[in-house]
Amino acid sequence: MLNVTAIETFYGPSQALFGVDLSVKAGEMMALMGRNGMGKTTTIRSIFGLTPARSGNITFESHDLRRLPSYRIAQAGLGLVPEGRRCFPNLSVRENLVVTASPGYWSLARVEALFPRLAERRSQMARTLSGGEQQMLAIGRALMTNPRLLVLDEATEGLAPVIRQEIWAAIRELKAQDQSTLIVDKSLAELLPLADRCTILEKGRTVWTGEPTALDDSVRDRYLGV
Ligand SMILES: Nc1ncnc2c1ncn2[C@@H]1O[C@H](COP(=O)(O)OP(=O)(O)OP(=O)(O)O)[C@@H](O)[C@H]1O
Repeated sequence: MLNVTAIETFYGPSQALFGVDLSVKAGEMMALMGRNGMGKTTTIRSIFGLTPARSGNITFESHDLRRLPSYRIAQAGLGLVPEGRRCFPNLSVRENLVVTASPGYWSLARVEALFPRLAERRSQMARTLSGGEQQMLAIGRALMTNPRLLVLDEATEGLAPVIRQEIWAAIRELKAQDQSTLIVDKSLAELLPLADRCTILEKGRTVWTGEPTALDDSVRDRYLGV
């Protein structure tokens, strides 16, 4: 579904990615891992054309994403929940959900069933939600576009444990629905049991790809330990 090959990405003169390879198959939950600053967010920004890759290939189904502007990448069927959740603060919860909606499995009713807190707060302005509720809203909004591939960047970071558990329950539900997902998250204890495959980045390069069961202690210590 998504194929990223040998991408190199720069911020001005400073090179952040030196050869990232990554793929996501239809129906798969793919974990993108690595310590802080290894290039996970930059890889996602490159896929969405926000920080375009300078070389390499990025294809999604039949689309050559490197040739498309960001809004066309969304139209091609990719949905992004960026780090640091972005909602429209002065729209209500329900308005936030419907404003970019496209028809498909994820209807308002299904998203509200996935996140009952959003249903309870549907008329509230988004800016009055807690951080965790705003994160749920950001995920709900992305789902309402019915993306064929959903990309979650640190969706549970910095949230209270009870909220994190609700978000992980929703992510498990996405997996049960065979939603194709690319996910970056530091909570490996939650992520690894759900992931079909993992790719690990080290200093802007892909250094390991495989099934979580093949992730032995030496790989963990080398690439994921602090
Ligand atoms: N806007 C920017 N300008 C310059 N360099 C940047 C910028 N954003 C990230 N970098 C650099 O690019 C490299 C990769 O950062 P990136 O944010 O992609 O890593 P990450 O794996 O997502 O880390 P984290 O887990 O901390 O979010 C780092 O060396 C970082 O300092």
